[in-house]
Amino acid sequence: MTKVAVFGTGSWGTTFAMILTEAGNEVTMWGRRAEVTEAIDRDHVNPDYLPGIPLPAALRATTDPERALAGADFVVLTVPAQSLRPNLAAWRAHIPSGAVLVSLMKGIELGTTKRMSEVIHEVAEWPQERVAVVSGPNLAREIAQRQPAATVVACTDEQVAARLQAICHLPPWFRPYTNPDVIGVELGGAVKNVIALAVGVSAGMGMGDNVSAMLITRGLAEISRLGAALGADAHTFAGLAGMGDLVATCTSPLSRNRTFGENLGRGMTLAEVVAATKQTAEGVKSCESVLELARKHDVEMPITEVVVGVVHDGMSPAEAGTLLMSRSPKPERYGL
Ligand SMILES: NC(=O)c1ccc[n+]([C@@H]2O[C@H](COP(=O)([O-])OP(=O)(O)OC[C@H]3O[C@@H](n4cnc5c(N)ncnc54)[C@H](O)[C@@H]3O)[C@@H](O)[C@H]2O)c1
Ligand SMILES: O=P(O)(O)OC[C@H](O)CO
Repeated sequence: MTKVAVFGTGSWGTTFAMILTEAGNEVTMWGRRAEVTEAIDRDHVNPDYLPGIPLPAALRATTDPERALAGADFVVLTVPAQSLRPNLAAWRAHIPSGAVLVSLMKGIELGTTKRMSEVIHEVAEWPQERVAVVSGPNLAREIAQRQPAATVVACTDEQVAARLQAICHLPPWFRPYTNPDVIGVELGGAVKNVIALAVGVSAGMGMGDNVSAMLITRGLAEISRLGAALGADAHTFAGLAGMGDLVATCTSPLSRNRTFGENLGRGMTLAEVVAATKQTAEGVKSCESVLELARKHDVEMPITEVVVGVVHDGMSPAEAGTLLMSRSPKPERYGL
């Protein structure tokens, strides 16, 4: 039986651990707080992140990283992106040398502008061919309620991607596709959060579907331009980890990023929105690292720029809208 360690007992970590367990793997979760790991292990619930969802009885959870990692074939990492580096540094000594490290995280590291797979490669000193990424339109709560979903499993080693695909394939509930384009799959997941903040702000201001469609479509153009500069495959952005995740996140009331933006658009202050947000909205921090990455590569990302302005630099949502709409007119395929 394949052994999997899942690090992070938040909504996506717990949901993915459910899928892996029901697909027949031996799964142990690691979490920081004993009350959460005990509830998962003993009562088969995660009241903090997935209230009301029964978890499989075979799913184990512990606060001891060494115990979670013992004999693991796959190590799934799903803590907030900005906390990965120090956490992984503390865990790496106990990771079995043949394991595949898997990122479920959708963020870009502040300061370094690194993608999560790059942070894993660097901190764990792990070969790229055994670092994989899972990303797609995967709103955790819908999947935990057993609605069907598809995702993308990316790894430069296609055999490793196929092994990971096999252990998380759970018909008729969860359908993973493989893709060797790790850069594109990660960028799609991280940057869509920034665009979802923008769509949320516009919805909070009372704007309608034309504005959402404009931001989603021009957001995809921004993601594609950044991807081209970083060596991603353009086809990835037309797939589940690109367009798919962008649409799901920008349109769903379940999205923490869209909801965060909506609250800002309604006129709440940043401090009020942060206080009202109980789960990780990665775009709030990653908008700054995405913009820094774009500037390093001389890529124009006007929506990302105004999101940084509104979230971090005191720009009003109305000013942001005016700035975007007053840019010089261009052909639609400009810069693509
Ligand atoms: N929730 C979703 O629908 C979803 C879907 C796909 C991908 N993701 C991505 O998965 C990642 C995790 O998201 P989530 O939704 O599970 O988040 P969450 O907010 O639901 O849970 C985060 C987990 O990390 C823990 N945590 C917080 N700070 C930590 C720290 N400093 N060190 C260690 N642990 C810490 C929390 O206790 C919690 O267990 C994010 O990058 C997110 O973008 C989420
Ligand atoms: O709730 P969000 O905004 O973090 O989005 C969740 C997932 O990434 C959707 O695929």
